[in-house]
Amino acid sequence: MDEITFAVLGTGGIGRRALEVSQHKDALTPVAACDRHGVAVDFDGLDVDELLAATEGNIDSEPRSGSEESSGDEPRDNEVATDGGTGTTAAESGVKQHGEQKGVVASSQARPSEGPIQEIIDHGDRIDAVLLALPNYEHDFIPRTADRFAEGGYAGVMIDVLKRSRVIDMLDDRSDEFEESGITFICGAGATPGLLTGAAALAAQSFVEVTDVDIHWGVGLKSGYEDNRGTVREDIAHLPEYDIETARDLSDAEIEAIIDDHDGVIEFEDMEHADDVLLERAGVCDAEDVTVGGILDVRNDEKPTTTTVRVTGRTFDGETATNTFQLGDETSMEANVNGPALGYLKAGVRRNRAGEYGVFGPADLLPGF
Ligand SMILES: NC(=O)c1ccc[n+]([C@@H]2O[C@H](COP(=O)([O-])OP(=O)(O)OC[C@H]3O[C@@H](n4cnc5c(N)ncnc54)[C@H](O)[C@@H]3O)[C@@H](O)[C@H]2O)c1
Repeated sequence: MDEITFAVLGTGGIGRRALEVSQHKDALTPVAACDRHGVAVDFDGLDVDELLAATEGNIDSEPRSGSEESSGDEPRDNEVATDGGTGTTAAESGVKQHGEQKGVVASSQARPSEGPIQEIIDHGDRIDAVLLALPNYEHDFIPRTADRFAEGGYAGVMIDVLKRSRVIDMLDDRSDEFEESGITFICGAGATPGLLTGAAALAAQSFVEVTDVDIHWGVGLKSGYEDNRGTVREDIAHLPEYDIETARDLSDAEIEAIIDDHDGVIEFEDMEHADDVLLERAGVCDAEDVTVGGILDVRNDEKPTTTTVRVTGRTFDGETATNTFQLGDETSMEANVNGPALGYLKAGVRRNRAGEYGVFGPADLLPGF
């Protein structure tokens, strides 16, 4: 495959690892990366080792203080980040941080920017694919960021690792806009949704009717906890007592208290994960037949349960069976999000180069019905 240049929006827990994993994939050259505070662009290829070393233990993952991005205006690139609205700094609340500048600007390749995403849009003609590793505290943040790329004349691949079902509809609503722009948008392409959605779509091929898809994940995040506070916060939003707004407004201390209350192990049931709508739109089964749950242990690296996908259905010759797919317990969340995300990115580039534009989910890139 010809060389692919790509940009990463968001250099938090996921974005940093995406840059690292890209070094193990053929033909991928990271040429731009940004976070809320700054941007690094180098068309000879970013020095990933330098960027990772400079941002080690120094990521910017506080939620935004306000909700101005939900006002319907253009998403703002730069907003004041506070610690869950409490006004405490990350250092005060115990988040690892070093150096004068936090986040990507700690890298010698990056510089502060008032409009980091806009700078990447402005270079869009030299970027084949854009991976959005951005938070999801406003459901329309990723769709509106995509609008900005379309309006800025971008024609390439955009790919996200978002989790929430309702965002897929917002992206589908933009299908015509993407087709006109020449954008191939791959949505929900991390682990779940993403890798596990793809596994379910493949397992479903044995059946003529799929009655039930059950996804149950296990994540052990002791050593990865500092880097993945953004993901943990978003996971807490899936607990029945919280939603995306209340989780965004929690201070780090409140999050620690929730974790303490659960002795470090939080169990989730019936999560709003987009595996359901992504399987339905690919014709695999009805969204209501898909359930997603999981267990997160932030005090152990060992997974609290084996991540398992069970697809139950009826074969053409009348048998009922369950096909099961399991992840190896040694595979980390970061490996299971970023390997697939970059793999789907490459699949998206093939489609884009063949002139196929619009919105695709992970199951659309696998055998179909
Ligand atoms: N599908 C999956 O399996 C899966 C798994 C884990 C995480 N995720 C998702 O990945 C996303 C990223 O997670 P994370 O842990 O890396 O979060 P994080 O909080 O660590 O990082 C977010 C990054 O986005 C940047 N950012 C925020 N607002 C920005 C703006 N306006 N302009 C530019 N950059 C901005 C931040 O500065 C930070 O670098 C989350 O939405 C999470 O739900 C998906």
